Amino acid sequence: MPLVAHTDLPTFARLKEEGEVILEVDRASHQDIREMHIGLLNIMPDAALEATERQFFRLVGACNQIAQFHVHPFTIDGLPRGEAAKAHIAKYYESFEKIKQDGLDALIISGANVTHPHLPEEDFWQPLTEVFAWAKENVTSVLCSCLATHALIEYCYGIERTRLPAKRWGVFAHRLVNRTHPLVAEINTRFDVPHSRFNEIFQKDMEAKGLKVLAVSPDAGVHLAVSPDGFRIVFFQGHPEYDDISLLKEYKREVLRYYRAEIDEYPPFPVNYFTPEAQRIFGDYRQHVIEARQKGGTLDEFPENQVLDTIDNTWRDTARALFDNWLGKVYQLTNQDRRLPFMDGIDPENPLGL
Ligand SMILES: CC(C)(COP(=O)(O)OP(=O)(O)OC[C@H]1O[C@@H](n2cnc3c(N)ncnc32)[C@H](O)[C@@H]1OP(=O)(O)O)[C@@H](O)C(=O)NCCC(=O)NCCSC(=O)CCC(=O)O
Ligand SMILES: N[C@@H](CCO)C(=O)O
Repeated sequence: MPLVAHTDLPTFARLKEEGEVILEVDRASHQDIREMHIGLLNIMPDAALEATERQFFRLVGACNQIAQFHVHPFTIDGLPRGEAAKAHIAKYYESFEKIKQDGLDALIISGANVTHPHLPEEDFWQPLTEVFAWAKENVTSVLCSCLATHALIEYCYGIERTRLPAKRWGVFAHRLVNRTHPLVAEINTRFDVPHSRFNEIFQKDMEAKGLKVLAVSPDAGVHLAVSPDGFRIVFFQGHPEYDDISLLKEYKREVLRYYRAEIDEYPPFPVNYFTPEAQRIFGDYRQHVIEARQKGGTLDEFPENQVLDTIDNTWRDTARALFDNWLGKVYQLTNQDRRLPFMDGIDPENPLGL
């Protein structure tokens, strides 16, 4: 929530020069105070569906304790769904029709699991592009996670993602390459983000299309970028929403796939994630899994409970601060009528006036 310059204290002017949001008394007294409406387009697979809800709800809820947030989950056709997930969606999710009718101030689009080499071949591509097309015109800002970032960049700018030689998997250090953009105001200049992907869109390709890159890892590439207008689309290539245990669950899935002979290579550890103690436990378990696979023996339970207390979360504070900046800016720009993206006087081509 912004400071109000209710006196002539020089600190207000100094902070404003540094990029802090400072409302003049007149603007503050005319600001419309209402709840915010944020859509969550959840396209994660069934096993991660509710965990993904919790992750994004938590980030939104934790970022600011004063504003009130209504989060509206919805999904699209074209994703394989089992009966339980279908029932959950039917009972608790809204339809895209209703979302369009009521309007949103902001939209989050989750990552997804894909099966085809090119995204437009996915069954969910067409419905996803319908959401993109609507949101681009009607929502103040759209925040995309991982696969959604790749899909929207391909859809809007024609850049196809590149398959990486090995999966980018782990917790990676990033630095801000732009320290003045309001989205990264007051956040750490060096911070961690988990990544989990086989594909990448590279910094030079983004910049060639006018996207503004804000945070990059030397080992994992771009994490954060925004559309050429500076704000209307926010691209995450990593997963700052991930729980402490999300990479652990993915590691477990891969280990069990190895045991069932669905993959040939024993999965590597996610980078920078397991402590030496956890690596020792999973190193021992690896021996056991390899033997059990060779001899057809039964498998001891995956020792996840032994490592839970050793996993550190080194990314959440920064993720929360960034969400706070994002939603704060959305609130300052959005129209009183939530079906309209901007207040009068805001330039859609440069909403932040950068
Ligand atoms: C790895 C699994 C399969 C694990 O799920 P399982 O049901 O097998 O887990 P489990 O060990 O049986 O444990 C179940 C408990 O863990 C919780 N749980 C499950 N997955 C979780 C997660 N990712 N994070 C946090 N909690 C999680 C469940 O809610 C449940 O909790 P309760 O019992 O308390 O309810 C799932 O998380 C998953 O599908 N993750 C991958 C998602 C994915 O595909 N991401 C792609 C994004 S990457 C991208 O966008 C594209 C990248 C690219 O294409 O390059
Ligand atoms: N953008 C509006 C709030 C949403 O109605 C304002 O700052 O007054």
